[in-house]
Amino acid sequence: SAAAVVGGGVGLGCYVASSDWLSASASLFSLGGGVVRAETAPPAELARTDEDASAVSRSVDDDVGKFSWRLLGSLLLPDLHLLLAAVVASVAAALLNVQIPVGISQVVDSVMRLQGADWDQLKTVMGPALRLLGVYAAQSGVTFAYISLLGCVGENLAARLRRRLMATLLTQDVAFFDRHRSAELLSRLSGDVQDFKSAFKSAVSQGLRNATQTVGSLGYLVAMSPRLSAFFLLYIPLVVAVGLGLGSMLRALSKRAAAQQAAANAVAHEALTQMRSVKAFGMEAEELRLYEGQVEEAAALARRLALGIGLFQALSNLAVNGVVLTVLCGGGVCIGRGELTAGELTAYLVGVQTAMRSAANLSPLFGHAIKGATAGGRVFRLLDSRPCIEIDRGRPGLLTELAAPVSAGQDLVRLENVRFAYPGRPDAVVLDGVSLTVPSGCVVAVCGRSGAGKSTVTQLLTRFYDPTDGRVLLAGRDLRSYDPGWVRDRLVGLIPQEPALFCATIRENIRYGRPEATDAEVEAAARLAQAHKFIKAFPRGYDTHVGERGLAVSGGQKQRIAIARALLKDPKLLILDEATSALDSESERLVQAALQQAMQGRTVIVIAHRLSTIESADYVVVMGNGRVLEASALAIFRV
Ligand SMILES: Nc1ncnc2c1ncn2[C@@H]1O[C@H](COP(=O)(O)OP(=O)(O)OP(=O)(O)O)[C@@H](O)[C@H]1O
Repeated sequence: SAAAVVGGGVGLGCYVASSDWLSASASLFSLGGGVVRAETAPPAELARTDEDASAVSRSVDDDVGKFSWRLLGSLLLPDLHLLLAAVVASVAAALLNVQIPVGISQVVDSVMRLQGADWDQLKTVMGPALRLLGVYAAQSGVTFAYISLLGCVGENLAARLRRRLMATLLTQDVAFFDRHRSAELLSRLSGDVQDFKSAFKSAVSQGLRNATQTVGSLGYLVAMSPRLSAFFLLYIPLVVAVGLGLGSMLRALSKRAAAQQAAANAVAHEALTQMRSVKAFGMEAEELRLYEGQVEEAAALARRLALGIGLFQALSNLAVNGVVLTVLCGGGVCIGRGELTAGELTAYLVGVQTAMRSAANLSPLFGHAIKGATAGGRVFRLLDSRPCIEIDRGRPGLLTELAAPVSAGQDLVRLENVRFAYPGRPDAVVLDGVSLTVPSGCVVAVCGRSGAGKSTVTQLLTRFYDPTDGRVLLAGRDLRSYDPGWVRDRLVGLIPQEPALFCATIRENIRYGRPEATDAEVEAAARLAQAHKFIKAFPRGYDTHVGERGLAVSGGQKQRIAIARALLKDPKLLILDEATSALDSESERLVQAALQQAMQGRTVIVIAHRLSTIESADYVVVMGNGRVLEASALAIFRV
């Protein structure tokens, strides 16, 4: 009869265990090994080379170090009540899970006691079965509660983090964007916030739940059969040791595969974003060859990883089946001695499974948490960035109008012995003692060889950067005493050589920078910029979409939209970089006409590339090697 009892127990045990045992098996092994899975997401930066990829992994420790609990607390504060409710529900789900083996044991034992199928007999099973059903139902309820609550908390956390990060990025100075590539910043905003959110969610839900379940189940197992538990607990360290060795090998391989995939992505990213250049130079085949090489390397690593994961899984299954066999043999002996009932053995098996699965689930969570903390650290590091030139609108003491009225012919802007090196290249002096004056109402043409520092002068005037030495004066006062926001909004209108349009309508693009402008004002600016006619010729007129980066309009049209945009602000100082890019002669004539019109009656600094512009200017400044040539007192001379 003991054999029959064991047989019954085994039958039920196998039913309970069959599917979950296998899913738990890999996890049991990973108890020692930590995270073992193919990392499909590339590292945060798009690494073009192996060196880039290893630099990415080198920065991981720094980034984890930047993780701030205080900042996390402040981000979670508005949802604290939801978070607490989720924590309570998660712990409740775990504790209910620990109750399940008890319920199963009672059901099995009452089934084993059945002598017939009459109603009175069945009633003895109904009680334990309904109690177990109640536990299942309650567990489902709290599981629903904690998963949905944590989902909301996680999404709110990500949205708050993204908002804060975007606000921080938008307030950084231009030097910041010299240091950080846009792909990197986008990766912070999307991938890193996503990783951080999911790590947070799994740490709270899975971490809390599995830790509670592990401790609860082990306690239950030891209480049920200390002898069987000692047997089972001795077996675990062996499994952990093997898992540890294999797991760390696979982790290293997984890291290398991810870095290689990132390198392949970087090649694709560059080719796809520079498609015009690729096509213009006929480099399609070369780019494909480069990409194929990188992809093949990544695939080779991924194949090795797949083999390793297969081996890992197979050994895990073996280890888990070993546990089942051990518990069954030991349990059979206990049943034979009358120390356990069949129901208790079944419950014990379920308890072992719960303990193993829960403990094993904790293991990948460490890796997940480290990944999340690293991603969070990278985001938090950016949140700490402080711009050197702060747009601090309304700060008392900052001027928001000219320090003194400047009449025509008087100095509006003056550079006094300005020296400058870009923060990203502090050793390369770009401006080396530049002095020049821009009288109000005059057109000053700045010319000189490429790289002479002409655009750099305009960048100082918009306060994208501050001089390293010397001063920029506006109406006799240092430009630093003016509100930088006012300088860019109201004082300076900038028309760059290659203007960027936003993916919006022409009207929205012209209005950019002065959103309150009326349609009539937008049209007036477009007329001044010689743009009204071609805009009206489009079927949707001002509501025509210019496409991504303005690709749906021609180079010359883009230039004139940009001129209209600058004129709409009616700036006191117009800075324009003459377009030398590929405009056909008709477009060039139209843009030139628009610029001549725009310059009428304004103070203008024009970076001149054409003789006609220089001829029509009031003053000409010739620059070379970061200096105003012909230096001395004749830095500016009448043509
Ligand atoms: N953001 C930057 N960071 C570091 N160096 C820069 C940066 N921008 C420009 N430079 C360097 O500063 C020098 C002057 O550049 P600038 O653009 O002012 O020259 P330019 O006279 O306007 O040339 P071009 O006529 O070709 O536009 C160049 O050597 C350039 O490489």
